Amino acid sequence: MILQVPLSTLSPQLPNVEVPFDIKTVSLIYIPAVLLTLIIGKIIYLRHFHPLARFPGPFLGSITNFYQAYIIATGKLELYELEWHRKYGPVVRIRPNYLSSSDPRHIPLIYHKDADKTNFQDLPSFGFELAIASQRDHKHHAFLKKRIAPAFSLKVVKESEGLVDLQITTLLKELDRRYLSGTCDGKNDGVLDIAPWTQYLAYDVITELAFDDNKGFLKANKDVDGLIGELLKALKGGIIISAVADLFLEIYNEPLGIGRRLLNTKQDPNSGLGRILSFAQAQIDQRKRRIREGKPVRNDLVNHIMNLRDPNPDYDSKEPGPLVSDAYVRSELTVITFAGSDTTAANIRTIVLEVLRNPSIKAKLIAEIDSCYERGTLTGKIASYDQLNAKDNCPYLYAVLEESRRFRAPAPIILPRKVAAPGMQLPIGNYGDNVYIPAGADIGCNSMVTTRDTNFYGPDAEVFKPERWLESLVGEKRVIALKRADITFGAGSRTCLGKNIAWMELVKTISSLFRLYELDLVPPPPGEKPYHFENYSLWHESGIWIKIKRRNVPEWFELDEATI
Ligand code: HEM
Repeated sequence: MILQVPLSTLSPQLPNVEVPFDIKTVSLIYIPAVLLTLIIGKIIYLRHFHPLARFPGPFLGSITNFYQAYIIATGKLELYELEWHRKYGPVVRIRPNYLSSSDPRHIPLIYHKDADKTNFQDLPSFGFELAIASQRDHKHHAFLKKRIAPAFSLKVVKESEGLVDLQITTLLKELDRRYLSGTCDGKNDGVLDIAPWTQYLAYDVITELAFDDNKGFLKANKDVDGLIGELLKALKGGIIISAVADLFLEIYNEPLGIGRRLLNTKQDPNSGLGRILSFAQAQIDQRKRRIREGKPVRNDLVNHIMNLRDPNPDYDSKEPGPLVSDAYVRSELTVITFAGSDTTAANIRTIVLEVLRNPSIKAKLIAEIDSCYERGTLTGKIASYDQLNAKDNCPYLYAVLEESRRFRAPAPIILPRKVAAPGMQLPIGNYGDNVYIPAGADIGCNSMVTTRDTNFYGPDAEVFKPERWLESLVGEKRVIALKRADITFGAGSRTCLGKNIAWMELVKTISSLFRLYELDLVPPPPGEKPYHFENYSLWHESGIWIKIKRRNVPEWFELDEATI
């Protein structure tokens, strides 16, 4: 088809122009030309007129979110971010509307109590939009946090201490049975990859606490039902998609519902996340049945969450509102499972790996634990939380724990916040200068980056050094400053709810492991792979090959007697 464009009607001097208008020309020339113009226009806008245009950063990051999706997919996110900050300075534009800060001074300014989250967390495919961790709005989040926080209080956590002890006992006995005594598979050389065992422990603890029914990963010495692998796979996909959340959410929310079907967001009960959601629902049903039948139920995390109440719809009524929905309980329990297991497992791995890599640190840690046992300030095969927490009882153990999170944050990503009106000023350099961050921008810090700031941590920021946390060496003021700059458990009003649980599991596991076993790093056995790690917002790690040997300590009598 030929279109006659009568330019002569505009001016008699102009000829009529014939414009080809067939399908082929339209699809090969006009549509690409329009798209190219739109793309070039968008790039010009993003590079020169966007509110963040003046911030430095990687070119591709400034024009498309897909670049960040690609970077996350490499599994080396923190290395790219460190490199960008070395090249471009403390505030870097890593996506069109997203800044990364490497300066620990910015942490309290970005993560203040009224900061809203971004759409990073609310990808609907996960099916847990209702959970506290997914709430963007700080006011709604504050309401939910006040309501749920008592379920995570130290008092409630300590009531679960026996359950945590049982899982740690299982770990210690299984290691002995499988790798030393020769009673299982005849293996007695003490050589093992500790990486999967840290996951089995953390998942058994969390599923025991959150579902009242652990999966028995430790006893089976395997990822039962592929739950851990499936969950990590789902989170890996989720974190890559999160970089293009705007686009994802637009497709998902398009009014015809085609996007929802295309993205297949219905939970598949055979997928990792789907399995946990079904597991959670089964637990809720079982609890309700027991209550109906008048049978006793455990006063634990599940019980606390199931007994929360929504506000009474009759605003003036003094009556308590209805119990929270099953969907809400399911969401919280699911989030707790992934928020609390691989983080804690990664933390245990870092401690084992770094302590064993540094013989002088290992010697100091063991000397402190042994001296506590000799003085009787720690007792039993697994010391009690109160003993481990008593002030000044185990300062070096605590310093090792703090340094392990600084050195290798268990959640090695930026957890972004939305800058509210009228924007904010962030200090830059050492001469009182500020940089203005406009409202509407997303901004955040990756702990794997802020902890490498040599201005704040000194020239040895890259070194694993528990001594930097010892009050007796660096003074109280410095330790307070270090704690203020610590975002490994989150910051502001969003600080980790499971901190007490994680802390209890960590001090108990590390103190008993190093008391009962002599641990050493060894090369991978023939045919086995060496240490490998990738960052998909949680560490995917394998190949921490160690050799264990029983230490000659009396607590073994107790452990040998223990039943699991
Ligand atoms: C070493 C272990 C852990 C680390 C490093 C860790 C880290 C974090 C971080 C960084 C956040 C903030 C998320 C954000 O700002 O979006 C967070 C929040 C959270 N964590 Fe943990 N976590 C750990 C263990 C646990 C455990 C054991 C549980 C549960 C039993 C848990 C439950 C939660 C929950 C429910 C939130 C949401 C809090 C809120 O939105 O107010 N975490 N955690």
